[in-house]
Amino acid sequence: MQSKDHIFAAPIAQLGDFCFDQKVAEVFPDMIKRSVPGYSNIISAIGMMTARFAQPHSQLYDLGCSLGAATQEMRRNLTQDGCAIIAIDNSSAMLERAANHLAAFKSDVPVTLTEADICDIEIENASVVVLNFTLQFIAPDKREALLKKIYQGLNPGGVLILSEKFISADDTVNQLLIDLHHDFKRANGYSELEVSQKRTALENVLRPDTPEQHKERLARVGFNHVDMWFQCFNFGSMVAIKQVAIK
Ligand SMILES: C[S@@+](CC[C@H](N)C(=O)[O-])C[C@H]1O[C@@H](n2cnc3c(N)ncnc32)[C@H](O)[C@@H]1O
Ligand SMILES: O=C(O)C(=O)C[C@]1(C(=O)O)C=C[C@@H](O)C=C1
Repeated sequence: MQSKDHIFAAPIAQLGDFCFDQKVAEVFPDMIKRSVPGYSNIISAIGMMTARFAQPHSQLYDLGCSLGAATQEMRRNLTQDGCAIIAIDNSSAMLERAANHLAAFKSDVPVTLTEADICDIEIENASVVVLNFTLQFIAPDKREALLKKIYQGLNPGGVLILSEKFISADDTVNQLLIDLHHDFKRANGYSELEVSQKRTALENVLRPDTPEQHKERLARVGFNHVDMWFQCFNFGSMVAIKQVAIK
């Protein structure tokens, strides 16, 4: 049975910053499904892109893997020989649960779960890299170096799938997308108090960029094929492909 997210349901006197602790890990599948429009479509598409982009004898990375939802979908869609998945998160509570979650499925694809800061790890021989709602939690001044490292670690023909919460450069549209997202959360059973307390708790830790900032940064680190493949309100997912070497 999946636990329901009531974390922000009662008034919290001293609202601290949102973090991925035991309490959040326990309710995470319910929280993310009810909070992120399009989440399950994005997970399915990560599987579909894995089927297309995974290269034999390469590594696939799930950076900020939480409970391993994207890892499992990648694993399920892998048909290429000799691949391994490296799933990384810096929350021990998430990783403990990810191990249990992934153990429930049968698969021959090796998965390594590692507790680390994704800014400190090495990326090499990669064909698919997933940042599914993780970059937004990385300090803004560290984002470009992380993306550069991903670009350099990808093999030619490799792909980065980058899903994020966005802000819009147009103030009116920005407010509309935020309002629509809050409508989405209310429609999924969150109260006014839950929406507003979570918003405050996320303020200092989830710092969204505009789609334009993402595209420019991805181009700066070297990606030559970049675009948004999905967007619903202020949430979306981009694809960035490292050009295939000309033979
Ligand atoms: C919104 S969740 C990601 C959801 C997940 N990718 C999925 O598809 O279900 C963000 C995750 O990033 C992790 N995280 C945040 N900063 C990190 C960092 N510097 N290094 C590793 N993991 C990080 C958090 O612990 C959290 O589990
Ligand atoms: O609930 C929100 O407002 C969110 O921004 C959703 C969001 C995210 O985008 O990562 C924030 C934290 C939780 O990890 C799950 C989802």
